[in-house]
Amino acid sequence: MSPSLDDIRRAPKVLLHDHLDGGLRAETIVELARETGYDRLPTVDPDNLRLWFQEAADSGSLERYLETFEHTVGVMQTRESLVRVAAECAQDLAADGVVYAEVRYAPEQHTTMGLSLDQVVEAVLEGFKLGSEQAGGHGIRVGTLLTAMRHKARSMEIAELAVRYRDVGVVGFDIAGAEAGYPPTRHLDAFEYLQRENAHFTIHAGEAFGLPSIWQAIQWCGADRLGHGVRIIDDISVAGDGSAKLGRLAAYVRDKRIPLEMCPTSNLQTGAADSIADHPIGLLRRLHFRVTVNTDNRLMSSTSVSLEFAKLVEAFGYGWDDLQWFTVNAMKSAFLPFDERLALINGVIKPGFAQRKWQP
Ligand SMILES: O=c1[nH]cnc2c1ncn2[C@H]1C[C@H](O)[C@@H](CO)O1
Ligand SMILES: [Zn+2]
Repeated sequence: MSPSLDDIRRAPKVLLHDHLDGGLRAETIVELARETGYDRLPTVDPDNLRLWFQEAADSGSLERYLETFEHTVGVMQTRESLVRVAAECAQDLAADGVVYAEVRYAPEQHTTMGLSLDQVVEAVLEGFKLGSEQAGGHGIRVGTLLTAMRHKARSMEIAELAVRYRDVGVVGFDIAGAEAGYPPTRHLDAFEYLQRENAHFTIHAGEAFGLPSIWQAIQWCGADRLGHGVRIIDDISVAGDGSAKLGRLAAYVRDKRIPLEMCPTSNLQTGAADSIADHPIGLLRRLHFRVTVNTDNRLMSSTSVSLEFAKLVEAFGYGWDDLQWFTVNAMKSAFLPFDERLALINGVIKPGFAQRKWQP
């Protein structure tokens, strides 16, 4: 029997790539807009607003997809709103059965009403703590990644912020935003600083731009993981008999077990893939790249980890072993100490999947 959406929801899952400002509840956006005086929402009806985000993000272009964040970032400018959004994020992920999540956002985008970068980080950490304490189910642990916007010039400052808060819930760093024209090497000083500090980072690469972006992220910047990385497929050729030949970069990514934070539905919306069945995740899983499955932006893609899994089950016929493999891959790739990753794999993930597999 293939796993149903309900069964998948009950399995313990791990999420490595989820944007805080891409996962707000529509009702919350409307309420926060009223409370904080934000008057630019396209509609104040939560159902229509939810639909608006989905449709506006469904453009086939990353640049247009990113324009929708104006409204979520617009209502996340006060301490109270950041605490609330982060708390609800932890609750929503826990309700979906996520046991460990790394949620990212760009602190520099939340200072227009006077908050300092430190105040932004502290508000979000407080929200995650509150939301995790209130969450039921398997329980959830949330780590934060601080993102710098790749078209701006504050990456060094944000990298320093990530290091400053590393012992209280910030587990890593990332760069995001429009990819074409903004190569990761623009932020080389930040990445070199993080390496000297023994800190972890991932880089959005190979989503809206191809192999050069992935190559720079890994070989110039030293990324631990790749956000998306779908275009690694451009370095793999598949023969008529299904056998695959890997170019040097694809071989390096696979040999070094570099985790790919894949976000199938998001990729359909930004034009990186045409359908789930055509998504490179099918081939990459078959070739044993270290693939993980993620949401990217739950609001814009109207999705959850469980729903992403369910779509993959439908498109590729995956069973519980595949879903467990993705989950263990994600846990192995988390920016947590090794012993804590192992404890979650052996104490939570494997027993949780065993229960789902053997339940009649
Ligand atoms: O998929 C994405 N690619 C590049 N940038 C993204 C993606 N999803 C969200 N972002 C941007 C918009 C957000 O405001 C920012 C921080 O979360 O990251
Ligand atoms: Zn992303």
